[in-house]
Amino acid sequence: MSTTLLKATDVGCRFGGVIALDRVDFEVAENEIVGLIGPNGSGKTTLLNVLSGIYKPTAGSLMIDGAEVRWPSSRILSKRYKLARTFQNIRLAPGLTVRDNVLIGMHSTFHWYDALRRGRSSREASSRKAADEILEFVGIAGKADDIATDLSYGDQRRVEISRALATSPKLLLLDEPAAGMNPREAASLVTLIQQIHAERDLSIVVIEHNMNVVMNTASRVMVLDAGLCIAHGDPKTVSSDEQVLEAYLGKRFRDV
Ligand SMILES: Nc1ncnc2c1ncn2[C@@H]1O[C@H](COP(=O)(O)OP(=O)(O)OP(=O)(O)O)[C@@H](O)[C@H]1O
Repeated sequence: MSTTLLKATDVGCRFGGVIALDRVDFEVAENEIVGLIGPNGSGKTTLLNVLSGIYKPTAGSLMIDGAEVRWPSSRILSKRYKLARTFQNIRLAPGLTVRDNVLIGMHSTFHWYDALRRGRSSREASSRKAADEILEFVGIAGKADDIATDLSYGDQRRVEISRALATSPKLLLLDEPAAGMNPREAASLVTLIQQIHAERDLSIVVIEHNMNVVMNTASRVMVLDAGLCIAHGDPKTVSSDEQVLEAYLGKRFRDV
C-alpha cells in the first residue's frame, strides 16, 4: 500500500479578484510521479508555489509526512520537509560554473557566497565529489567547469535539476522542465525523470505542456482548468476524459 507523502486539502489562492486555485485537493504518495496539466493560467504554478511555500494560500490545509504544516516559508519547507523545485524560467547563478551552481544547491542553508567558499575549500572536498556524482548521474559531468549559463537550453535544465537533487529531496517539483526543449532534448528528459525516479528514493510532481513528457513519466495526472480540478486519474483515463479533451487537450491530443 502506498504511503501519502503530501496531502493538500481544499486549497484556495486568490490574487485580488482572480481565483487562481479553487478548493483544490492534491496528493502525492511516496515514490510516485504525479503530472499536473492544464491550459495557460489554470493555476498549475500557483499550486507549486503554494506547496513550496512561496505563496500563502487563502484557504486549505497541508499535511506533509503525516504532520499538519502551517504553510511555512519555502526555506523551512525545503529544509524540514525536503522539498526541492525547479522553475519555469531557468534560474541559474550567472557567471558561475555548473559545479558551483550545484554546490549552491547543496549548501542552500547559507548565503550563496558562503556556500561557494565552503564548497571550494579543501575541507569540503566531499561536497565537490557529491556534486560531481550528481552531474555524472544527470549526464553533464563533462561540463562541470563550464559556465552554466553558456550551456544549451537542455543542459541548463539539467543543471537546475542537479541543483535541486543536491538537497537530497524527498519531493521534487518540476515546473515545465521541457519548456523550450527540442523533441530530442524532451525525449532525453523523459529518460532522466524515469532514471531519477528509479534510482533515487523520492516523489516527483511535474507540470508540463508537453504531453509526451507527462504521459511517459507520471502514473497519475491531475488536470486544472481556471483554478478547478476537472479530472484526475491515470494518464490513459485522463487523456480520454471528454471534459479534459474539450477544455485543454483538444483534437491535438486525440492525434498523439
Ligand atoms: N503573483 C500573482 N499575482 C497576481 N496574479 C497571479 C499571480 N500568480 C498567478 N496569478 C494569476 O493566477 C492565475 C493562475 O496562474 P498560474 O501561473 O498558476 O497558471 P499556470 O497554469 O501555471 O499557467 P502557465 O501554463 O501559463 O504557466 C492566472 O490568472 C495568473 O495571472
